[in-house]
Amino acid sequence: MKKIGILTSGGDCSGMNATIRAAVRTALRLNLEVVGFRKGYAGLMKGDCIQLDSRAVSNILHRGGTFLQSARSAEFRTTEGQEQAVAALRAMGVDGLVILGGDGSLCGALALHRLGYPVIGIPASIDNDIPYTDMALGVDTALNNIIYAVDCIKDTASSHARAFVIEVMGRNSGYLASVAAIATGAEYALVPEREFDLAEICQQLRCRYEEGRDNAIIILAEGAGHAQEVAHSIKDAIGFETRVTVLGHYQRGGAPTVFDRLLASRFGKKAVELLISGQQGMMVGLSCNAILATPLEDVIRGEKRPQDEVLRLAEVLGI
Ligand SMILES: Nc1ncnc2c1ncn2[C@@H]1O[C@H](COP(=O)(O)OP(=O)(O)OP(=O)(O)O)[C@@H](O)[C@H]1O
Ligand SMILES: O=P(O)(O)OC[C@H]1O[C@](O)(CO)[C@@H](O)[C@@H]1O
Ligand SMILES: [Mg+2]
Repeated sequence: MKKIGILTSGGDCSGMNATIRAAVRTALRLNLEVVGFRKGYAGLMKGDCIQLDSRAVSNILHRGGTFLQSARSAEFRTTEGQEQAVAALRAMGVDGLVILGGDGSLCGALALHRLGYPVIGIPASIDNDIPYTDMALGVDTALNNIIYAVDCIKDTASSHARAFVIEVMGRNSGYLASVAAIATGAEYALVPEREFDLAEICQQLRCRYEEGRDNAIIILAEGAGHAQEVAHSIKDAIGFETRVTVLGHYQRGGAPTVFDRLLASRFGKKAVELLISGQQGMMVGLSCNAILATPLEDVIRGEKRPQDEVLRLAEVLGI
């Protein structure tokens, strides 16, 4: 293997730049040439790439987002799109590819592997919905962003005796909402993995109001409903004045935490080592603090462990 490529796909997350840097540095040490494809699979299909030398990846480790940019590409979901991508890679003499992204992007990586092209996937998505890794890249930074915002909101909520419904991202996963609720001492985490009864929640909030408590924080996972609708259905029953905050894309950006910087560095190094050792069609993952490799076939077939332990912890803590 002489020349490898790297790309970032799906929703961006903090730590992608640090991963690119680690992968490039590892590859350069092994005397490999590296190119970076712009805008995920969209750029890959067009062969839109830049040379990545040591200079190209300097001063990016601490930056959120991805300097290669990311995209979602409907065209790449088709066999024609995937074959076009492999043809572009072969024409450019790129011998293998490191792909950073979420569950969807890893399906794309598996598609390339099935076409006989060498790939290694890196789980990178704030949703933390990818099996065979305890944490995906970017999750820790997103959680830190969320808890900073929730702490701020709690200050103003307390000053006005208000209830806040705070909507967080996560697509179909309630991981961000559950962990954020535990870490901020919120009253409720409403998540898709657990049924909830709004009438019962209203009753409990009413009691809380009558006890003279000065705030209530409800963290809603986007996969469990819309904050405006939840607020609308509780506002007249709970005593507290009700407000809504949708944290949105704020959650995805910002300087990566030390956890994500280290994870990025470990993932980037391991991905390149796997690629050159001929272990293709694998995803790197974090398991009990070790970096392991799992076949993409298993990752895509697998289901993310239901977050039982986190949900039980929330329950025991009265969330
Ligand atoms: N089943 C699939 N087969 C081939 N390619 C896919 C498949 N699913 C997704 N992709 C490709 O990966 C891209 C990104 O996927 P998706 O939008 O699901 O985001 P993701 O990688 O899961 O990241 P995140 O969920 O963090 O935003 C898609 O736009 C598409 O190009
Ligand atoms: O950036 P977009 O395309 O609006 O996508 C938002 C989605 O991406 C994620 O941030 C990451 O998958 C989800 O949590 C969210 O539903
Ligand atoms: Mg996804």
